[in-house]
Order: sequence, then structure tokens, then C-alpha cells
Amino acid sequence: MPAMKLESCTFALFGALGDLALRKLFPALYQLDRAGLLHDATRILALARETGEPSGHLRAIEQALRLHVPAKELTETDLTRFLARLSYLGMDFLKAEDYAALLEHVSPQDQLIAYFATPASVYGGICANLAAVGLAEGTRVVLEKPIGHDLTSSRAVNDAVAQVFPENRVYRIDHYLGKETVQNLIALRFANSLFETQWNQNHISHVEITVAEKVGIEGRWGYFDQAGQLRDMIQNHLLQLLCLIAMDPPSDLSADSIRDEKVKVLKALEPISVEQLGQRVVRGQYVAGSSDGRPVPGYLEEENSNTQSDTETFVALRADIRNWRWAGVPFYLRTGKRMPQKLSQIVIHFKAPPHYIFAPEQRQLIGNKLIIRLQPDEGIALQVLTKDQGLDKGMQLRSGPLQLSFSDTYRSARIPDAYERLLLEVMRGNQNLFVRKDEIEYAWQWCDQLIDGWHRLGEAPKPYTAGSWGPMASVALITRDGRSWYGDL
Ligand SMILES: NC(=O)C1=CN([C@@H]2O[C@H](COP(=O)(O)OP(=O)(O)OC[C@H]3O[C@@H](n4cnc5c(N)ncnc54)[C@H](OP(=O)(O)O)[C@@H]3O)[C@@H](O)[C@H]2O)C=CC1
Ligand SMILES: O=C1O[C@H](COP(=O)(O)O)[C@@H](O)[C@H](O)[C@H]1O
Repeated sequence: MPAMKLESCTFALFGALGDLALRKLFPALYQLDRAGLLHDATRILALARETGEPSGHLRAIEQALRLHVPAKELTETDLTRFLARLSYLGMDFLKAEDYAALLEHVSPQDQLIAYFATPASVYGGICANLAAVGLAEGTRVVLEKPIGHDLTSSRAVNDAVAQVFPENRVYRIDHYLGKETVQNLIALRFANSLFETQWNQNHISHVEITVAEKVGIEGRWGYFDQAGQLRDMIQNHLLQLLCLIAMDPPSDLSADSIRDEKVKVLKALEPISVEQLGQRVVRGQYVAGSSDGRPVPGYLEEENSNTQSDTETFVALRADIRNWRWAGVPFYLRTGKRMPQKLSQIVIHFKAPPHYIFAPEQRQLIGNKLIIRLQPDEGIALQVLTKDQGLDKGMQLRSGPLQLSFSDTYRSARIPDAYERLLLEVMRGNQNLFVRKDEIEYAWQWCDQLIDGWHRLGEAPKPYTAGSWGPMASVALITRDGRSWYGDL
């Protein structure tokens, strides 16, 4: 099918020389151009604090593209065409007088998209300055996470943005929603009646969501230490995954139908009291260990670190959803840095059949599992039980997967990076894959009570060795309920 070009737009990237822009956003824009999706007249404005010759800054962007786009996807022709779309403007985003120059770069007939790849503390100021020079009318704004660091601060950011932009022109990024396999959760659940009829407490015993990262802090100690893994990963990516698994079927695929259902899940999350924290939540911090056979430092020995920090780099928790569909079905969430491998996966554990007729010693095999692998090696596997082959086997059971590996099955298709999909959807004006204000706020409300509980208890995070699956307490968290982390691993 030929690629459908978008309307022309002016894409103003605030924070164009920052880590996110250089590592993710410019490569994603390059890929969209390479795929023939950008309108010929689309312009990209790289906006950053640095003054001086624009050509020097544009060269830095070119170097980043050469570094971050895979060599086989980078051709000189594509690169030259892409770079010709770029202009650079040095400005302080918080100085109103700097916006006169920006005004000159924006053609009035084009759709303006303003992408804020800056700290959230600057979002309100940029919005006010855009409005002051008449650049807010019709403009779409894209906000990076995290929006604030708790409910109060996130409301302040959202309110400052809302002074200028209505909700239907605000695109809050959670890049997990742009991942191909995360979107597939909607297709898997709602295009296959096989699953949806079973998707409740009658048939599912529990759900696991693991987002393990192999990397450590990667030079982001300053940011990360203020956040921690709960704010950095659970508040957004893991709770969004939980919502997509747990939500009721939306009446259609419109942004608000999906968001309404997600909000209902967030509202139904059972609060975890201080008394329950020790049993229901585990926080950890990595100490020196190894990764891929190489020694790696502990969190407190990372570059620019503070040796006193008790910020968590790992969280495992049990969440319960108080509604008809999920009563009594725990959702076990786990995420950490410096784990043995990069792995994001969801495991749906189905209940055993009501009456068991096979050999007693095979009982532990019973119970289908649906394993949804989000990254890497994207795919879906359904563990089913069959009879072992052979004349001498009797009715011996074995468990094996019905497997769908996306890369093997759909060989021709390149799996796009999440940011490519998200930028494309902003250009299309489609908010499906973006997070509404109330989702962010309910997620903060639930996370705030955990952080507040930790403060009250004053307990340090539990140490775990870099390259392991987290503190032993995270194993106890699930074995206490008579279960174990799938394939651990
Ligand atoms: N990097 C990542 O992987 C991810 C980042 N994010 C989010 O994306 C956003 C950007 O992150 P990241 O790229 O890592 O951060 P960086 O600090 O690398 O980049 C932010 C850029 O914004 C610039 N900036 C800030 N204030 C102003 C101002 N008043 N005028 C002009 N420039 C300004 C900074 O310049 P200066 O340094 O001079 O202040 C810096 O170049 C943040 O909200 C972050 O939380 C989200 C997910 C992942
Ligand atoms: O938002 C963030 O996500 C990354 C993990 O993203 P992934 O796409 O590589 O799974 C995480 O490393 C980072 O700390 C966090 O801010």
C-alpha cells in the first residue's frame, strides 16, 4: 500500500539539542521522511538555548542521526533531503522577546506542532509565550513525561498548559503507547472473541507485568535520583500497560472511548495502606555486580552520584482492581534497572479447569498462560497442554507454546520505533495513543500514597546485585500468594 502523506506542518522542537531530541526524536522524524510520510513542505525547527552559528548546531544534529539511525537505514540521499527541512534557532524558551524570531520561521497557513523536549517546569512558560505572539491558535502541543513529580505538581503543569491549549490539542507522551506490540494489546483483546470471553476473574487467576531494563542510569543520575523507578516507570508505562490489559471494551476506537475505560481502571485501583506496604510493595537499589559478564558499578557509585541516596531503582508490587471483572485477581508489577536482560512482557495466567483427571504429579503443569512479549523478540505465545507423544507415554501431559513471533511471521515489516508512531499520530491529529489529563492525575494519586507510605516508614530500599532479578523480597512478594514470576528466568 503506498504511504499516505500527511498535511504539511511546521514542527517546532523545543530542546532540540537535548538527549531525547538527539537520540530519539530526530531519528524518528528522519524515518518518517524516509518512509515518504512527511509532506514536501513540512519544516522542522530545531529550538535550543545555544546561540552562535546555526550550521554548527545543525551539524550536531546530523552527527546524532549518523550515530542513532541504523547504518543500513541511513542513506546520503535520505539524509540530505531530511536535513534540508531543518532550521536552527537559538532562544531562551522563557524569554518572551525571543519569540519574535520564532514567529518569522512559522508560516501562518501551516499546522504548527510544538514539541516540548524540556523539563516540565518550562512547559507553562513556553505555552504563555506562544500565546503572547499569537502562535497558540490551532497549535498542537506535545508534552514529554514525567508531568510533574506528584499529583499537586502535575496539576500545576497541566493547569498552566490548559490556560492556553484545550485538551483536544494537548498530546501527552507515554512512549510505551507507541510501541507496536503495546498497540497490539487492543487488537489481541478486542478482535479475538476467544480471549475476550475469558478475560475476567472467572477464568484468570493472576497477571504479571515485567519491564526489566539491562541498563543502569546512563548518565541521567541528576534526573533519575529525583524520580526513582516508581515515578519513572510505574506511574506511567506500567500503569498504562495495566490499563490496557484490565480495561473494559471501549465502544469504539476513538481517543476518548479508550481513555474513559483506562480511567475507570485507575480509579478502581485499591489503595495500599502503610500497614500493607511491607507485604505488597518491594523497593530495591542495585549494588555493584555484572552485566554481560562485565563488572558494573552500584547505583551509588554511578557518575555524578550522591553516596547517600535512597532512591529506588527497582519496584515490585501487587495491585488489586476493585471491580466486577477483576475482583480477587492480583496484578503483579515489576520493573528495575540493571537486570539480567532487557525484557518487557505480560503474562496472563488462566485458572485450572474445575475438575482434574490427570496424574497427581503433573498437576503443577495445569493452567494456560498467555505470554505477550512486548520487547525484544516481539510476539505472543499461548502455553497449552497436550499429550506427550509415544506409545509408552500414556496420558502424560506436556506444556508447549502456540507461538506467534512477529519478526518470523511478518518478515517484511520493520518494527518502527515508538516515537515514529507517536509523531505520526500527532501530525494526523489523532489522540488515541496519548494520555489524558485525568489519567495522569489518577495514576499520580495512586503512586503518591505509596511514596508517602515509604516516607512514613523511612525504610531504605533493599539492595540487589546488578545483573540479578531484584531483591529476594520481590520473590517472596509473589510466592507468599503461592505463585512465582514466570520463567524466572
Ligand atoms: N532522555 C530520555 O530518554 C527521556 C526524556 N524524557 C523527558 O523528555 C524531556 C527532555 O529530556 P532530555 O532530553 O533527557 O533532557 P535534556 O536536559 O537533555 O534536554 C532538555 C533541553 O531543554 C533545554 N532547555 C531547558 N530549559 C530551557 C530554556 N528555558 N530555554 C532553552 N532551552 C532550555 C536544555 O538546555 P540547558 O541544558 O541549557 O538547560 C536541554 O538542552 C524531559 O521532560 C524528560 O523528562 C522522557 C523520557 C525519556
Ligand atoms: O521513560 C523511560 O523509559 C526508559 C525505558 O524505555 P524502553 O523503551 O527502553 O523500554 C527508561 O530507561 C527511562 O528511565 C524512562 O525515563
